[in-house]
Amino acid sequence: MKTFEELWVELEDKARTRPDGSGTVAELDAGVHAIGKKLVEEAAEVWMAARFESKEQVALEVSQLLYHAQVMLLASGVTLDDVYSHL
Ligand SMILES: N=c1c2ncn([C@@H]3O[C@H](COP(=O)(O)OP(=O)(O)OP(=O)(O)O)[C@@H](O)[C@H]3O)c2ncn1[C@@H]1O[C@H](COP(=O)(O)O)[C@@H](O)[C@H]1O
Repeated sequence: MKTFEELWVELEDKARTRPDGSGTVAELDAGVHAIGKKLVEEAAEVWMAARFESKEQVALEVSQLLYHAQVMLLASGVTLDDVYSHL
């Protein structure tokens, strides 16, 4: 179990250290166009899970949406504080 902020710290570290086998590094290297496609895909999966599937599936799909949103922030040079300033 990890929090949103703990995931952010982990992903920032992956982006900086670029360990072999990291899906995050691969996604960052694919660029914002590819990351955007994943983000939209996960958003649609959240929608379908909420419409037709279980609470557990909604939670899973939202976790993936949040992950890809964090990767997009990293790829865009935007921090969590930048986002929080708008909440
Ligand atoms: N939380 C996530 C996470 N959520 C989603 N994903 C990626 O996004 C993919 C899910 O999207 P897909 O739709 O392609 O997958 P799918 O098999 O179709 O699954 P569904 O969406 O249909 O359920 C996963 O296969 C992962 O590649 C994630 N990849 C990594 N993390 C965490 O990020 C951290 C760093 O990971 P690495 O960079 O890979 O070391 C670790 O703590 C990981 O647990």
